[in-house]
Amino acid sequence: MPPAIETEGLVKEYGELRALDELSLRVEEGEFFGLLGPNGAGKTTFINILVGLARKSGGEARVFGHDVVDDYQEARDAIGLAPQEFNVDRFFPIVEVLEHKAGYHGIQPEEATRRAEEALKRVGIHHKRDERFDWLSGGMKRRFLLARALVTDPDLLILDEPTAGVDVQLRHDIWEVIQELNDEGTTILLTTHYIEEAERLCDRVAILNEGTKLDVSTPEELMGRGTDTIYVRVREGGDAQAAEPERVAAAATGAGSESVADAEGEPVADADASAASVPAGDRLTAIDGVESATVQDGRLAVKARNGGSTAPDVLNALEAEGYEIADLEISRTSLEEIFVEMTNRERSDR
Ligand SMILES: Nc1ncnc2c1ncn2[C@@H]1O[C@H](COP(=O)(O)OP(=O)(O)OP(=O)(O)O)[C@@H](O)[C@H]1O
Repeated sequence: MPPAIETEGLVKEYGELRALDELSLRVEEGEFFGLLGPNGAGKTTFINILVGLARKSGGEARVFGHDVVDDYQEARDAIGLAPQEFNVDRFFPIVEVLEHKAGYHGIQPEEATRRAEEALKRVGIHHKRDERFDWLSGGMKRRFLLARALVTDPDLLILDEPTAGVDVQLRHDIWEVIQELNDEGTTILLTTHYIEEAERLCDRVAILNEGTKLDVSTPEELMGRGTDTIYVRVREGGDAQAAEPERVAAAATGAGSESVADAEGEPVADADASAASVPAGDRLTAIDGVESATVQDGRLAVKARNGGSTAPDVLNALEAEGYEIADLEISRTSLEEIFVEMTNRERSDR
């Protein structure tokens, strides 16, 4: 079986602008693949070429072995697309919009009706089958776009930011539906700006920037590149009250809050105050993966790669020095931060 998507040296130019610059990418059948990158990286352009909405300027693109230009219909019939924009026929009840879509892809009327009903059920808006698209709420519109992508029972489902601007409940519902489809064997290409989405769903992700591929990795590898911050509020052992900022500082240094304020945000190793100004500072910075430990707004802030797996070591180090943990919060690195780090590195490598 050929790969679900295979591009070689794919180029798209809009006048002077190179939206895709020799992009080579391979997505295997059955994969859940993420396409990540900052605004304008070329993600939508890439999708548009696969589905025939944009014409490539150079290179090759195939879907399950079908050339997207020479074998357009075969390639297109294999794909279900839920686009970012709402480009839906507004004059018919949504069930009919789905029937038309199936018919356009060569599915017979009876089967088209069955699939339309099933797709609406799958995304949870079957009760709205006789309403028009414009009458649906924003969340239902997103659900409908997914139903429309599913009505042809595609082998490759392409989702362009399917959860942009939707509430938490709907995001989880959409995740559940697409995860199920992938479990049933549908290959999925997803673009997203949400790191939890990539992390939760994708087997592999490609990072695009300015039309070129910076990297392909697992979401875990990707997350390992950014720096998380573990915030801990501690109290001294046996003390029932949560420590005030001053008390956290005073407990460790014998100094007032000002010296801590001076060191705020500075890595321990560089700060005048030294590791001693931070609760269990020396122990914390000795932990594998910890980059710095400071006091910020009365909380201990530990910067670490893979905050989730480092946090237990941080808590152990604090407890070993007699601190009790009042609360813990892990602020994950964002995709934006990872993009910035990767693109900066790319520039300095040039
Ligand atoms: N029809 C067009 N005409 C001219 N330029 C275009 C056209 N479509 C896209 N571009 C440009 O191509 C580049 C890539 O755009 P594209 O929409 O593919 O990015 P994207 O990664 O999908 O971004 P976003 O995350 O914002 O959706 C951008 O610089 C964009 O302005």
